[in-house]
Amino acid sequence: MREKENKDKAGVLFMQNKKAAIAVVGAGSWGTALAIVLADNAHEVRLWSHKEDQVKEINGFHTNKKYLPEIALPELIVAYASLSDALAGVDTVILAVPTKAIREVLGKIRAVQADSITIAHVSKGIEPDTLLRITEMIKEEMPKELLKDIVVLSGPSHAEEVSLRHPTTVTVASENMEAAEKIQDLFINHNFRVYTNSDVIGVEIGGALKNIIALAAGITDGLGYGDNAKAALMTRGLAEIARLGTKMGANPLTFSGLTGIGDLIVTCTSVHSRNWRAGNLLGKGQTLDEVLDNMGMVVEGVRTTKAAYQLAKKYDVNMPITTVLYNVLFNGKNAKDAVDVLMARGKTHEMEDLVNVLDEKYTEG
Ligand SMILES: NC(=O)C1=CN([C@@H]2O[C@H](COP(=O)(O)OP(=O)(O)OC[C@H]3O[C@@H](n4cnc5c(N)ncnc54)[C@H](OP(=O)(O)O)[C@@H]3O)[C@@H](O)[C@H]2O)C=CC1
Ligand SMILES: O=C(CO)COP(=O)(O)O
Repeated sequence: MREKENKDKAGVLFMQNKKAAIAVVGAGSWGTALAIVLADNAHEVRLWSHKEDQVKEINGFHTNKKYLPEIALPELIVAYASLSDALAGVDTVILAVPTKAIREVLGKIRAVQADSITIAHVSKGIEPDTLLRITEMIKEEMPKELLKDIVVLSGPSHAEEVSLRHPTTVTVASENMEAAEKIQDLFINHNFRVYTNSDVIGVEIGGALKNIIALAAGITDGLGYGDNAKAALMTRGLAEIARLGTKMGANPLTFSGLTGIGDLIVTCTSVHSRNWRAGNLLGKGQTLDEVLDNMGMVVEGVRTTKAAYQLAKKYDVNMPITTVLYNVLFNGKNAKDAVDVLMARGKTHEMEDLVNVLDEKYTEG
């Protein structure tokens, strides 16, 4: 039993955390919602934004209207326009920008950072072409002497609900369990329950690839196909995520956890999901450019579909949903025809492909 655990009045276990200064880099929906959790835990939260107007709004009015319109931000959140000021003396950085911006932002951190830091990233994507997970991108971009540990925080957690303090559960994973526990301690509270896991690959793959399935679920909803189709997509989607993830080295059990099925459920069924909403508009007939132009927030699943399509080829894994979605997004395939393609595939056994992947994994020496 870890020493810091204590029982509060309600008898719920929670952590008597040491209060810390923490930099949250990226002031979109997720960075801001996580800043609220940290401020609720009485940490000093420095929220960095690359937009001066947003910094003025957060510090002057304690709002971030573009991303969390209805929310009053705690005064413990202070916004910074200067990254070096935000990072001065901090030990932990929460990296909360879209996958596409990770390398650029890490370059900026590298340029001003003097001491070694733990980076906890909260993004859900895979880099197309390099096919790297975010942890791997961080390792490439940050010199060893500036990096203590890398942690990933993931799970079923829409910013809109976290910022309202609705009950939410997430998982933190790291190659170093002490680092994962450190991040668990910073975030955990009565509204935000944090689990640990050592399977970084499984957590990152589940979090990234569920966005592909959410886009597809949005499309079938947009086409008016209803619940049977969505349940099929979620179940068979998880099967293809687990096949690929296991081949990449993940623990297959991770896909039955919060960062696998948990996040798949929330993203495929919630009106808050940008990926589901984007798919829904595609299903209703908008073009990808129209959808992305109107969204105003990142839709990670689009780039991740490209990356997963490439990964499926690299690892020789059958990923039919990813493949038809790739053809809809990037090859102009009609969404309804894409569903027909999925339904008209040759007959298969439900579990055989995954069983074969597991056999391969566990008989490998
Ligand atoms: N929203 C959610 O509920 C959740 C999101 N996530 C993940 O978190 C990550 C971030 O998503 P989220 O916060 O929702 O995205 P948003 O689109 O809401 O916000 C992205 C933020 O990053 C900023 N940004 C974009 N590019 C750069 C750049 N090059 N340099 C500096 N800042 C930049 C944006 O600035 P600007 O305003 O100028 O565009 C904005 O503040 C994604 O990977 C997402 O999948 C994970 C769990 C939940
Ligand atoms: O990852 C998320 C919820 O867990 C957010 O999903 P969207 O990016 O689709 O909104």
